[in-house]
Amino acid sequence: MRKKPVRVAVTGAAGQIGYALLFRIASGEMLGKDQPVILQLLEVPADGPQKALKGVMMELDDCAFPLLAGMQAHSDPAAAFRDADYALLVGSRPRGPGMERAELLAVNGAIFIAQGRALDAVASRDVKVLVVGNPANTNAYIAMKSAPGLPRKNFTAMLRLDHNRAVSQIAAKTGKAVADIEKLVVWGNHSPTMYADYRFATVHGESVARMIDDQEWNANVFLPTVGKRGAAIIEARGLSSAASAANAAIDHMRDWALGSNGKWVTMGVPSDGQYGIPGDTLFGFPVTCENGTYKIVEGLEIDAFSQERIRITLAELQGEQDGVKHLL
Ligand SMILES: NC(=O)C1=CN([C@@H]2O[C@H](COP(=O)(O)OP(=O)(O)OC[C@H]3O[C@@H](n4cnc5c(N)ncnc54)[C@H](O)[C@@H]3O)[C@@H](O)[C@H]2O)C=CC1
Ligand SMILES: O=C([O-])CC(=O)C(=O)O
Repeated sequence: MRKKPVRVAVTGAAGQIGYALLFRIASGEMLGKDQPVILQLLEVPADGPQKALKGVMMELDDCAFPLLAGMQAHSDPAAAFRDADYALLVGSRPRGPGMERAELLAVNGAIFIAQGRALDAVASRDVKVLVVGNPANTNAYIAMKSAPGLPRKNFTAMLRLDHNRAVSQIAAKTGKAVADIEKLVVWGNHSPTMYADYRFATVHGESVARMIDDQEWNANVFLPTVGKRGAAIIEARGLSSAASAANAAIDHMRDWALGSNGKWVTMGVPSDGQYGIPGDTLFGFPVTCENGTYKIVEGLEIDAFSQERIRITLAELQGEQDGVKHLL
């Protein structure tokens, strides 16, 4: 029997990530090849983006996706998020020339307060929210704090692109297949301070750290390469990562919804105090997913080098959260 369609809201739907994301959601790559979807698309209430969104919807029509059970264009979050089972918050204000970080946080604060409130008011009580728009962790924190009627665990931020970047770098370094690399994690903030950690990683049970055995490469090549990959893409393409970001969003939601089959993946999720991260901080943690829920992998040993890296990325996140406290 055909499954009942689920409602997937996507913001920033006419942007570059939206263009790389919507077709894959509609083709079943995110929620399964047997799961019909209704796309509820949000763009800013301005002629240009709304017109571009109509064009994207024309193309979605032209794909005749069997799983696409409906599609709506919206300019109001309270309409776009109605009964949403999944919400991918991609749209946000990018940093302009000369814009201070505090200013960026304030502009995005207003967007994510409004969207958090709208989710609280109209979305499914089980809505799974993924924030992609930067600064992703803090935007997710703001949305979570603005939706007191929804469980905190429903709000997540995207660190999967960082995770996938780290996996790919490790595969290249070790000459092993990407698919065989397990137990990697990226701790902290989606920013250059993130801490990509392969101390626990294995390939067919063999330790990756032992295979590489090069702390100099870890500290001076691997970490800066993963941390500054976003900037390197902008430098090369003249635009920020879009297809790889959309791919990471699909990976994040698919694993959350359908399970990670025991594999560790990285998600930005609200802390419950694990690893000394203060409660509610939206932090990149290793998780496993099963039956539509994620669980933080606990009890990992944190050595002195890792503790210092985690301290740095946590301090940055706490600075961002302090910067938006007055808005909440
Ligand atoms: N977490 C991550 O790993 C990554 C995050 N990003 C971030 O994702 C965001 C989107 O990137 P792109 O698609 O390349 O940007 P883009 O500028 O091409 O598209 C963003 C779209 O969002 C729309 N938008 C802005 N405010 C909105 C609002 N309040 N409601 C609905 N729509 C709104 C804009 O009109 C625009 O069409 C950026 O903040 C970017 O920095 C990008 C790559 C990776
Ligand atoms: O760096 C940027 O602006 C886009 C981004 O988040 C990434 O590619 O990781």
